[in-house]
Amino acid sequence: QNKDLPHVVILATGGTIAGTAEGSNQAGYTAGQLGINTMIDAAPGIKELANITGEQISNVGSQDMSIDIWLKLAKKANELLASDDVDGIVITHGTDTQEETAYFLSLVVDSNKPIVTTGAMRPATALSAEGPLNLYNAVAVAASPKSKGHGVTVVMNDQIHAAHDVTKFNTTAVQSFMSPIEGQIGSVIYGDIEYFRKPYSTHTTKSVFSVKGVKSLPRVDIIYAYADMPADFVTSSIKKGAKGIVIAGVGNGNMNAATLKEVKKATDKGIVVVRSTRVPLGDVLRNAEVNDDEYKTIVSDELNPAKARVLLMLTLLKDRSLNEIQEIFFNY
Ligand SMILES: NC(=O)C[C@H](N)C(=O)O
Repeated sequence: QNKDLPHVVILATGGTIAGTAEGSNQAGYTAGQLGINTMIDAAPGIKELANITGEQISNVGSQDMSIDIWLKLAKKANELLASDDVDGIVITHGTDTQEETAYFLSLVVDSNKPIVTTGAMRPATALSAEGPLNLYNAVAVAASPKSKGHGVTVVMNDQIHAAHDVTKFNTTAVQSFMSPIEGQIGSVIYGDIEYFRKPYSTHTTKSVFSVKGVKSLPRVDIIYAYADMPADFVTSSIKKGAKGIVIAGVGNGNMNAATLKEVKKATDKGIVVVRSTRVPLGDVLRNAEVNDDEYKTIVSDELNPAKARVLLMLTLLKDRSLNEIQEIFFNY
């Protein structure tokens, strides 16, 4: 331990960054195999960036990430960052749902200290595995006073992204994470950090959300729209207990007339329905092709369906008017 260095805690959750395969040149592997200490040891020089403490929160492929683990992470992050002894946090994570976890934490962690998620597209045993450098860069970002006030960031492949903006765009490529609308907020090259801007959306210390004492979140389902979709998804979702529904709509958050009719019945009963889109880029606009005032629907603005679900689950923890909910979707 070096007294002059910042203290960074790494919370490990699994993912390909902790994944292993039998050989170094094969596509198949198992995520979430290595423990945090093995990952730290695989990144030469990392201990010169910060005093590092590692803690294993889970060891899962992020396809198995759960609300329980999110709540555990949020509690842990809030506790650690409230202490003067901790300067920043890194969360190692699978890439499949990394953007959801990062966005969730950006809404419920109340601190201006850096919270950084990272992962890898190639398992630890692969030829040219990029996990160790991603972890090195993530620790550098979490240890830097420059990162204060940037909320939760995603550090992958030399880039720093805001949790709200970033999406996984490629199933296998190392350059998979992009913020296509707002752009990356900075870069980190072998630990050398440059910020281009602050995140635009509301996060961390400005967020109204808290999961203090919360044990579960209301069920929100995502319904994927397509040509000639059956109209009964909305009804069956509500029957199974959904309190909110996100439509991954076609185009500008659209769905066929039959589905829209079911949506109207749902919103009349007080179920909150958010129109998002399956299209990767662009905002969903209020009252464009769907009359949101009449259907009592909310538009997701630029949030993709998975992140719109995260925001809606948190929004539904309290009674809020439709106008308030819409304002939240415009600002978060
Ligand atoms: N590259 C990865 O991390 C993918 C893996 N399925 C995960 O999300 O855990």
